[in-house]
Amino acid sequence: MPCKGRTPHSELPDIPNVLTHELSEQDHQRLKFQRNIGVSAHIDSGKTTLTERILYYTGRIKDIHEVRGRDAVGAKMDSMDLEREKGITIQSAATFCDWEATSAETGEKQKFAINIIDTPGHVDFTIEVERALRVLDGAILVLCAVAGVQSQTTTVDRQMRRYNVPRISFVNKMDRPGANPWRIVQQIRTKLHKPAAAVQIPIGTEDQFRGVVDLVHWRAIYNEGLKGVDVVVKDEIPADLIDLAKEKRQELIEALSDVDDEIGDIVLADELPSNRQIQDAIRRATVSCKFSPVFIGSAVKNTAVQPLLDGVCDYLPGPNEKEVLARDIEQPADGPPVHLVPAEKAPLVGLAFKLEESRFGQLTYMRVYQGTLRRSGMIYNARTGKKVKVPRLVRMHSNEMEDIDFIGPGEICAIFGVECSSGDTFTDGTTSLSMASTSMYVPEPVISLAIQMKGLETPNFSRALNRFQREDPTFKVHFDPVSKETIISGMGELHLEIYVERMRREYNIDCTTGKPRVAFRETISQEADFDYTHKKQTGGAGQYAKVIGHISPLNQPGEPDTGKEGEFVNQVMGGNIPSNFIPAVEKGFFEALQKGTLSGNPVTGVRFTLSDGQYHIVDSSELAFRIAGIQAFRTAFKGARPVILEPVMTVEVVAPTEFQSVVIAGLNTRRGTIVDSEVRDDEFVCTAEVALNDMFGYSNQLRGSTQGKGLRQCCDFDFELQNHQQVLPSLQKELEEAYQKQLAAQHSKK
Ligand SMILES: Nc1nc2c(ncn2[C@@H]2O[C@H](COP(=O)(O)OP(=O)(O)OP(=O)(O)O)[C@@H](O)[C@H]2O)c(=O)[nH]1
Repeated sequence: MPCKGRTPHSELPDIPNVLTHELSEQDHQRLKFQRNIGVSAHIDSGKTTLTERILYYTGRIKDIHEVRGRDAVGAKMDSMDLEREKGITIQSAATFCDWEATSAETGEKQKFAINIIDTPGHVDFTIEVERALRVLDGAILVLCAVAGVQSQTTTVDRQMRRYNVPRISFVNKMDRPGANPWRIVQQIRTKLHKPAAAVQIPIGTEDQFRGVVDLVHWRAIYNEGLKGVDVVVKDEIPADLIDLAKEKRQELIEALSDVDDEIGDIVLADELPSNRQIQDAIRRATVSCKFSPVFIGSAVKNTAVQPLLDGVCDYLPGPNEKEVLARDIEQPADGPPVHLVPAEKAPLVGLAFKLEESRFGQLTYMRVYQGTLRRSGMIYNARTGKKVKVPRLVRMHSNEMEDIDFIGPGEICAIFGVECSSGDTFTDGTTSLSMASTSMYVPEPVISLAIQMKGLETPNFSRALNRFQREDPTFKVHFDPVSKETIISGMGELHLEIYVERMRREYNIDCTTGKPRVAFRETISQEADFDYTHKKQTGGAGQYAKVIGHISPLNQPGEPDTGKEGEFVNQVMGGNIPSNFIPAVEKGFFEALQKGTLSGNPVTGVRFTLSDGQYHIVDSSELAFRIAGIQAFRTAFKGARPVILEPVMTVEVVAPTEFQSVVIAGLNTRRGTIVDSEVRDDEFVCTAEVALNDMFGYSNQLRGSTQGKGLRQCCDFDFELQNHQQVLPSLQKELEEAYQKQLAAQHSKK
């Protein structure tokens, strides 16, 4: 039996308490029965449908409404009109509920408090997933029992790894023809590289699916009654499933023995672990992110959702089991991190992770990591040092709110009327801790378009754009002085389309938009020196600044672009440039990055090393050094073999097998590189890498080449950003010429 990679029991997350506060017995009791979880997955896997069932079974909502259901009410968590109309989740929504988990051994019930965040699946709204996962302790990764691991599942998997979020997997849509949980378990292992094993097997298939066999506690669980409310547990397993259940329980034990010492030792001794030992091992391995137990069910058919909820309580960690780090801002930046302790009596530390504009002012979602947040209490913003009063404190239930007086550590809440930015840390002023260093990953926009208000511009136009920018860090607005246009940029056409539509609905502003354009970037491919003197003598005080150094690529040759804007390194010795002028050079460098000289697009991936320079006692100023920084960069840029980069997407097309050759031919004409293809039953899945610039109009082409059948019924495709790659020389030439023409036109107008 392989022993590699096991988690010894003793190595499970051990949270050193470097603060003077310790968890009290009361804290332990509260945290043991609390869960903060996210529901994440590829688009259309059934996250919202599943959350609707969870809310219904926990008594949080009185009835079930379907996404795109006939009653036209829509699911609770899709509260925006646009979400209900389009049947997609756009914003993540938070809610909470209580679940009485039943102990499989004693039958005793224990109440758990669960905070849930339902996140969008569409790649255009990926920032919502990013923010949610950052503050959650665990997650349910939903997969479709037919489609399995899809492109966005891989993205969510990466996001979960980035924030060390333990997850249980839920293979949904077991009622669908062609549902195959074993293929999905295998895909979790091979495509997501996550050790996993099923903890259940299905009872009945497709439309006969009516329950599951619990492999851990060796029992059968059925859903009966209206909307599956009655959970019927039987010790007897259907006779025709006993062999399969034995095989899959053995598979579970073997998978656990690879990641858990205790089970590994039992297996090595040729013994069989008890149900309790298996359950404990699943918990240890899941909490330490070494394993994912796989549950199965059908949200829409109300089957096996309650056992999944028991699984959330049994296997996902409480707030005290996940390591959360902060930094003491009064200590040097490279000082040791501080472990936060979710003790009620510890100094308050909370993180503002999401902002929303509401009728009552800014609504700030906050995760309280330690201490207690109180209504009317004073809180300090660790970034700005500002002290504010909490005028209103609420718990969110989708778009509804419940006023509360205080909230303890490990909880999620929202506060009103407190101006701040996303990612700000709040304390009670008795501690200098900040969570800013654990900042969130924000992907760069890949698409942009010009936007103009129909008729005369009103203040609402910029008000709306400002608000969207504050709420969503992946949505950016800038004014292009060359074309004199307002440009909005984002993660995809749908992302921008939604904002244009929201301007119309929420601000009564009709806009015309230009053609979507790819957000190209520029970078350099070799090092180049600079020795630049900015000198101006026009009567009165002159301007003098000399800077010497070099620029170099941030990414190694052949490495994909990391999207990091730039890095400034100061190596000036002996005061050749006084230290108060250095930030001005840095400012100039970052300003120059905003607009490359090849095509006018932003420059990324450049390190600017300032090694020497000169100043003049009278004529040097911050302005002179800023201009020198800009010009030094621009001159060196020309000699550093600059290139234009374009976003390359991973495209996944699902289509009936009869269209395999036309789909592949279509991708080839768009210069796509096929990286994977798989045939399952009567459909095939093809994964390719294609430049985003070559993807415009693809949905129409796909629809056309598949004989006019609707995309949804027939073929489907999805794409997400893979990386940025150098454009073909012909395209680079075209973009450079277009930019020169634009500059010349602007010049002649002057
Ligand atoms: N057959 C079947 N369909 C389901 C099941 N669960 C959800 N669906 C359907 O799948 C579609 C998508 O469901 P949603 O709950 O909106 O999926 P989602 O993952 O929240 O979607 P986004 O948030 O837009 O990514 C809807 O038409 C659901 O009715 C299921 O268990 N079986």
